[in-house]
Amino acid sequence: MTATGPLLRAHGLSLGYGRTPVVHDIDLDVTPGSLTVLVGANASGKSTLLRGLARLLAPMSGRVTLDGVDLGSLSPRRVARTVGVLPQSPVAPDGIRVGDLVAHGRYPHRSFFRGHRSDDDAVVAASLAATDAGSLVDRRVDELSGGQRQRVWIAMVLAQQPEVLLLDEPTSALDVAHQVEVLEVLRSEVARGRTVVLVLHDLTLAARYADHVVVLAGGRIIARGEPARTLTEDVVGKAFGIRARVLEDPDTGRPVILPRSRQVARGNDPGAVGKATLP
Ligand SMILES: Nc1ncnc2c1ncn2[C@@H]1O[C@H](COP(=O)(O)OP(=O)(O)OP(=O)(O)O)[C@@H](O)[C@H]1O
Repeated sequence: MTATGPLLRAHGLSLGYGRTPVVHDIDLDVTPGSLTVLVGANASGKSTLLRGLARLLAPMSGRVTLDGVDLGSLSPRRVARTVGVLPQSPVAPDGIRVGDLVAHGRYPHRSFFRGHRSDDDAVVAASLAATDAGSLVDRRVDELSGGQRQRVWIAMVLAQQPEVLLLDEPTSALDVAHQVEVLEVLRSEVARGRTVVLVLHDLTLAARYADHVVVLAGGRIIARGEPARTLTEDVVGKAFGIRARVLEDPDTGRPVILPRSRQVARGNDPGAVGKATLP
């Protein structure tokens, strides 16, 4: 693993909507050249944290820095060249075709002196191929299936060639083959020195592909680190209010998380571990 990319760092970061904080006092270093997965129950603050790291949401307190410089002080073009973001439910312009949407990913690289170039087309084609979406290039985005659309959006972020990719549930609509394919593509981006942060709900996939897992509950980080040390039965219980068995994948040594039964107390209170269980 290389460690040459920019360092994205949250310092005492609190985020929220209106006056209501939902993410509290987060300190987080995103290791350059690594893949970090944010996991946690619904409404635990994963998307909000990702938005804060992407400058889509201004801090209520604390700050986010890129190589030591406050993200808020950087130009939008500098941020767009460095950080690529895929929100949970992106909206495409009406009637846009796949090739044109993915080509939007190239805009941060253009300037008055550097218009469209043939290598932009090559990057767009390679990005579509990486997500198995090459055959969709002339289709309208609004006529695609949910999974096809999600792959096209991932291709757009790949075409941006950012050093840091922030992706909110990029595999939520994908069949299992395409989930693995997209996660392999993201691992190959990491092998090239890029930094990836994504939100995933599938804990076993998170454990298999992540270098670091960050577990959120109630807007706070309750555990972080390499998957085997982090996704323990205790942590999964605290975060999700379930009893789970954690086994070891004999091939990879990575954890495999098997949900067993729901506990009554649930994870948005980070101190809560359920006692009563449902049958
Ligand atoms: N635009 C918004 N305005 C007001 N409150 C919001 C907004 N977006 C999220 N929230 C609230 O912030 C809290 C955290 O939401 P967030 O989307 O960050 O959670 P999440 O962990 O990503 O959840 P999920 O797994 O359901 O996607 C929730 O209580 C949610 O209702």
